[in-house]
Amino acid sequence: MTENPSSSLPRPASASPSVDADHGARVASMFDGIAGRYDLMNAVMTWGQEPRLVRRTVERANIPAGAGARVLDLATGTGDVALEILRQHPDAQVVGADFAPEMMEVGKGREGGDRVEWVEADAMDLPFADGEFDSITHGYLLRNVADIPATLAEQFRVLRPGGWVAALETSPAPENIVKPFSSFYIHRVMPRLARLIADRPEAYEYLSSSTQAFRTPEEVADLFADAGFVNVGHELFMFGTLAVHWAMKPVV
Ligand SMILES: C[S@@+](CC[C@H](N)C(=O)[O-])C[C@H]1O[C@@H](n2cnc3c(N)ncnc32)[C@H](O)[C@@H]1O
Repeated sequence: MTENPSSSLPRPASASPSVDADHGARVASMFDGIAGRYDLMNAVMTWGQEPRLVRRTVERANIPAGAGARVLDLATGTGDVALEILRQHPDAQVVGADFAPEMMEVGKGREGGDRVEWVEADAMDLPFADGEFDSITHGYLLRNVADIPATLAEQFRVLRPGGWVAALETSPAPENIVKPFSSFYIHRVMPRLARLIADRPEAYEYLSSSTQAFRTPEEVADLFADAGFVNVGHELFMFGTLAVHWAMKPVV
């Protein structure tokens, strides 16, 4: 789920292709290093809410009914979202793409993993044709990339006109009555849980600082709109600390 390596890995803000590549290599290596524990960490850190969030993300991708819809799940990791797509749309052709091969190895071993086409790829430079996909999903991708506009531009390119993208992301805790509790959980409880469960807890510790630093849902919506998408919207979960975003590529 939820991490942005920016506290341990300075966010390059797309300084140059080589800086982006270095950032990407370190993110991929970090996820490969925690692949075996990732699913447990994810379940704990979302208080068991992950299945509901993933279900909602897939629903918001407006995957066409019937046989043969081609769907791309980016940052697929261990395949949570890709496998949920198959649960909701058993006839879909699902491509799961990620640049951390060890994460996908775990996914391949999960029930249904043999029905996903796993592709090692960088979300900022996709090896797919223009308009190839009917829908795109991603979970916790944007907070990890060096260049969000470049990432969204690639999604716009490989999506067919009229196709939808849906994304699950963390959100800075809103200023409301639950903020002290959510802040306490993020800053105090999560790093301790990480230390207990993960053998590389530093991979999760940056969550506490980065969650506050990541874009607000409104900023993410603006980024989708700037990339050319329309019908942009979002829905908040878990006291506003997680968001499902959606957007459509216009039919011109
Ligand atoms: C937090 S995991 C999310 C996995 C899965 N989507 C989920 O919801 O459980 C983030 C994933 O994004 C992948 N990732 C981050 N930046 C990426 C990029 N530029 N290209 C491809 N994958 C990327 C990481 O390798 C990691 O597997």
